[in-house]
Amino acid sequence: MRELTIDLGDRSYPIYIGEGLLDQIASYFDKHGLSKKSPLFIVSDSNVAPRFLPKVQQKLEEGGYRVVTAVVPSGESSKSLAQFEQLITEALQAGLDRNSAVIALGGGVVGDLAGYVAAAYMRGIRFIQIPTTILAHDSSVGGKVAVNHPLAKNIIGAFHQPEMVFYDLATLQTLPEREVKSGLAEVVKHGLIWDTEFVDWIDAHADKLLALDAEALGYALYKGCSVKAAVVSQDERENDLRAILNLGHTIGHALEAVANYNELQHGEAISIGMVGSAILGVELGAPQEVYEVTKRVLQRCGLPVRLPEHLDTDEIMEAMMHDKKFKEGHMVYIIPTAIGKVEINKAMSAERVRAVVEQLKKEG
Ligand SMILES: NC(=O)c1ccc[n+]([C@@H]2O[C@H](COP(=O)([O-])OP(=O)(O)OC[C@H]3O[C@@H](n4cnc5c(N)ncnc54)[C@H](O)[C@@H]3O)[C@@H](O)[C@H]2O)c1
Ligand SMILES: O=C(O)C(=O)C[C@@H](O)[C@H](O)[C@H](O)COP(=O)(O)O
Ligand SMILES: [Zn+2]
Repeated sequence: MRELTIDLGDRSYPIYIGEGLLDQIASYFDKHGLSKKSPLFIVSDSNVAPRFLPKVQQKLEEGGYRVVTAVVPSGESSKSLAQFEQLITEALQAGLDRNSAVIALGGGVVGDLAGYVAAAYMRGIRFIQIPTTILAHDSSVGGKVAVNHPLAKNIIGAFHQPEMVFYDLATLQTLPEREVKSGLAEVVKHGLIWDTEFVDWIDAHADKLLALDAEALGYALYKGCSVKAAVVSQDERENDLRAILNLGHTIGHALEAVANYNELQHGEAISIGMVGSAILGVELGAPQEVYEVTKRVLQRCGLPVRLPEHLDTDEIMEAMMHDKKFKEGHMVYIIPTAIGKVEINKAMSAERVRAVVEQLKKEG
């Protein structure tokens, strides 16, 4: 078992990463002082619930906890205000009180949605993350919780830190291949922004990661979470440094929105976005290898690098204007300057970005 801490003063919390952790979930909840009198509200989705919810519920009930559950349809469309309201209704009907906790059992969709319910219900109750996707090594850590608006991704949300991230690697063995690849995009991102050796390691171990080799996966997720922990511990509310975790996201989020949140998985969209950032980086003076290595590692992980041609460039540019980093009329981009290093560029011209969007439609 590996353990990491997100260092946020009195809101610090651990990330536990290990095989078979779900068997011991009740003892971890005991250690964290969860209430046995107030109901725990486990939120999961329609793919994850049949696989893991009965076990989690049984282990917690055997440990003396009161459990109520809610299952949302799988997929990004569940990150909506309508689904948020439905969960608040279910929480009220189940009698959740201020000593209750919301438990997210699933990938980033469930984590972001359930987290926003935890942030808003009675102005904020306890929250625990049980990630079940590779991608969720990113989404379960750091406290960004949100739902989408048709015009913009993650635009209705809050910062609400979990009290614990409980990552049982055994759950990853049932992930569909497309989700394995999508999740690796955020692993690659953590290397590209912070750690050149980690990028080399991913390059050399992509096959093992794609094959869900337990040792390789455990190491990659630990490293990815370590980068995220280091960044979030320094800048919890994205006043500055934390923006680097958005590498590839300005373009990526716009693609997700323009594709109606149903064509591209988050990791696929940001993979294309990271290639776009690498092109911008090279144009601004970074070595050519920034583009070559970025593209090669993403392709080794089975990720797309070409922007689907039918997505309209004007709509993509319009969607980018809703990015949370767009302030006082300026586009802000996270731009690689070398492998493992990025800078926050506050003077990016929209024309340059438009040209890169067009270029991404021809990548291959
Ligand atoms: N809050 C953050 O900091 C943060 C960071 C990164 C991404 N995100 C968000 O996370 C979301 C993407 O997360 P995701 O890729 O985990 O998507 P997801 O939650 O939709 O999961 C992907 C798919 O895998 C299924 N699934 C999940 N676990 C499974 C398992 N163990 N076995 C079989 N199937 C399983 C799900 O039902 C879903 O169909 C996006 O909404 C993105 O914006 C948030
Ligand atoms: O934690 C962060 O900070 C990130 O930017 C992580 C991203 O991978 C993630 O997709 C996040 O949800 C994006 O946040 P947003 O503020 O750009 O919506
Ligand atoms: Zn992301």
